[in-house]
Amino acid sequence: MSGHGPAIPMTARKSGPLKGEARVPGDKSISHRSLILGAMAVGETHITGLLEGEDVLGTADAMRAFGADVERLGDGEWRVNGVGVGGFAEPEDVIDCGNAGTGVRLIMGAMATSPITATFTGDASLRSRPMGRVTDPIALFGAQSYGRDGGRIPMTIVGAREPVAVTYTTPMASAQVKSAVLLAGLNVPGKTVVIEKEATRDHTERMLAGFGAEITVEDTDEGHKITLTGQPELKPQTITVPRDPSSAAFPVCAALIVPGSDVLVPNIGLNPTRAGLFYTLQDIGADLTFENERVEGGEPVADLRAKYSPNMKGIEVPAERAASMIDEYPILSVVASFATGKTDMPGVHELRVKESDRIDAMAKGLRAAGVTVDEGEDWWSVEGLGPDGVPGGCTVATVLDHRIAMSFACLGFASRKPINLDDGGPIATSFPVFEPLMSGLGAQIVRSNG
Ligand SMILES: O=C(O)C1=C[C@@H](OP(=O)(O)O)[C@@H](O)[C@H](O)C1
Ligand SMILES: C=C(OP(=O)(O)O)C(=O)O
Repeated sequence: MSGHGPAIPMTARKSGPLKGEARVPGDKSISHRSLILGAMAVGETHITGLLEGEDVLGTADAMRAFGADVERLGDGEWRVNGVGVGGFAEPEDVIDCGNAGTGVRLIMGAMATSPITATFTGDASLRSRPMGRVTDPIALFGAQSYGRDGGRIPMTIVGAREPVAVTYTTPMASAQVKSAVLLAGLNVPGKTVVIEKEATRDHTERMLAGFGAEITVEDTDEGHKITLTGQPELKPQTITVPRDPSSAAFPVCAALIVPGSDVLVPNIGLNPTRAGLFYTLQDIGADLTFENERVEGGEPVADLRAKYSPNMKGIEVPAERAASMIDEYPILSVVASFATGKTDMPGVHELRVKESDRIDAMAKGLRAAGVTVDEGEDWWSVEGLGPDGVPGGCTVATVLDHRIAMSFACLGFASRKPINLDDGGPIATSFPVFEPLMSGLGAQIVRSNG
């Protein structure tokens, strides 16, 4: 798993026009949930388009450890024979979730109301991330947790023997926390309620409804209120995982900053809880259009066309948009470096607790590449240098963070001098075909240690 093997240094160089079609892999959030909900259904769930990145493969292994029968049938095609809600077996060994915050947090929630004990670990990045945001609410159901100082993994969760239904208001905008509580609520008699002040990605709610759970969502004065009726029998599903908008962000943004580019990224879900980056790019003057807009599986979908955009202007990104583009700020900061004027990004405290402190990681690398970045605890800003203004010519630390690695690779495709990544290995957690896909469009990225 990422972070366990030797580093893979890479170099990204100024590239010719990027042209062609970028077929990005399946959505990471939906892939994790397909495996977990498939494991909690009774019967066989069939999945196509599953993201076969390290994060999701870790979740597949974890579901096997909890007793589900999970089999890869072919490229992105998987079968899960579930054990039913309440049917999880106690894993025989430690569950290693690698680099995946989504994996560990959702699985902790899913097992917290079963009478079993499980111990979770992960790579150095995941071991540094806060788990109190999940262990606090699952304690209300009656689960106990024993972890390292600061609520870090390795951590053992002792599932509640007689779980009680819970009403919980999430203290931070987090779909992982919301999802952990809902998954815990599945094996509890009565109604579990989650209230979130800001709407976050809603894949768990949509998929629970698809699997046959009784779940309602209302907008109230307190916020977005989700009510789940416990102990349903989840019905197995046939799932086609849509392509990941967070992965689409990389070829889209690279095309905007590399002269002469014209790239089509087909079949991208534009669920409003995920699409904030694309609207922000349009606001800063990017030549980004939605072609062939349609509805598939109840979700808005379009083909994205991104063309070189030399006239982008810095803006203030609305803070209320943060949840809908939380993973896209690193690549947005790269695009902002090629705009004219300052881009302000307020309301982004959560960026400090991702695979890395993403404000710190991007600020360090952008400054090394010649870009002025200012930052506070929950905001940052980038002074754009205009279309050909970024010097580059530095080595950046990717700090076990795939989004940092891919963002700096894209910077290297457009900066005057190359960008070296100390380790491109983390890219495989979410976008294992990033190098061939970007090279196929004309980007210059090579592994620099032969
Ligand atoms: O629920 C999910 O699938 C995710 C939620 C987000 O995390 P938070 O819930 O911590 O915001 C996001 O950053 C992550 O990549 C995937
Ligand atoms: C934050 C991310 O993932 P996770 O929390 O699942 O590690 C991400 O993919 O950008």
